[in-house]
Amino acid sequence: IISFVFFPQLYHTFSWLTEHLPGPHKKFLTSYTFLCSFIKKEIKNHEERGTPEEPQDFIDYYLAQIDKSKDDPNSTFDEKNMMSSIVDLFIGGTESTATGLRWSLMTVVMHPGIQEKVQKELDDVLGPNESIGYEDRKKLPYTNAVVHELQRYSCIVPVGVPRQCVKDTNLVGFPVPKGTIVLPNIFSVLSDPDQWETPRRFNLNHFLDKDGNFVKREAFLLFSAGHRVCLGERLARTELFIFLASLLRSFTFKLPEGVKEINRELILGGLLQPHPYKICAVPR
Ligand code: HEM
Repeated sequence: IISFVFFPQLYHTFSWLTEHLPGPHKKFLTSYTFLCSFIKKEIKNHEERGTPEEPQDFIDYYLAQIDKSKDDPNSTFDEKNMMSSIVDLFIGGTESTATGLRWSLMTVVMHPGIQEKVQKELDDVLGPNESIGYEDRKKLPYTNAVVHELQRYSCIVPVGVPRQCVKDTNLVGFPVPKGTIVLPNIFSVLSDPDQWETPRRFNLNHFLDKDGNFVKREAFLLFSAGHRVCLGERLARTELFIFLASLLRSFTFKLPEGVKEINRELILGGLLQPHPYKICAVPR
């Protein structure tokens, strides 16, 4: 997992160096080659069946765009860029949300009272056969606060994607010359004592006011900010809310018999991963 997530960043930023070094990036390169050949096959399938009038997915749209801009010498739409974009979506879009959910379930198990309160809110607000949608978060302030605090507390992307400054600039009084590589320290924002009452403790008051209403927090920069903010932010927020709420509505999560606690130590990589753990999902 680490090789798949961390090394793409390192590889793209310092490719001249990593190519000459032994290490786990070799495993990444094998996975990368596998993923690329899978994507190439998909592109070929799309090309063979032709672009439908109503494009069905990303590859359809991209192929149509390549075709539209084929006479433009400055166009960046080509198969190589399409491949890179699909790889980015695979890497950014799978491990991140899955890791967020793994931390969330672990934390929920360690706080059974919170799990019960979420279940009560879901039972009180939603009808028994009603499926959960993202819009429901507005009627479920407690559940929404739990989903947010779980993400803040686990902070799975502690450092954003490396960016390079395209011109001399000034950032809150600090000169940043053109060419500087900038690594946004998201962890420091999500655990800033000036912003959060108890930065390193799970605390729902970070997202609830005294009347139990959900409070949006400007410092909740889980997905970074600015022009290159996470492209999948909306999708990730929707997935995390719906998956977690649906899971807690259907199951109560518990430690297996005889197990007292779960190892909360981090595995440090591009994403902060939990150690593998076992929990029981008891149908409600
Ligand atoms: C909990 C889930 C996720 C977290 C915490 C997260 C976080 C981030 C962060 C911090 C960045 C760096 C932004 C910057 O450089 O300033 C980023 C970039 C990105 N993310 Fe996510 N992400 C998540 C889920 C997703 C999903 C589901 C997708 C796509 C389906 C996705 C696609 C991307 C892409 C393509 C970029 C690069 C954007 C660019 O370079 O313009 N991410 N993400």
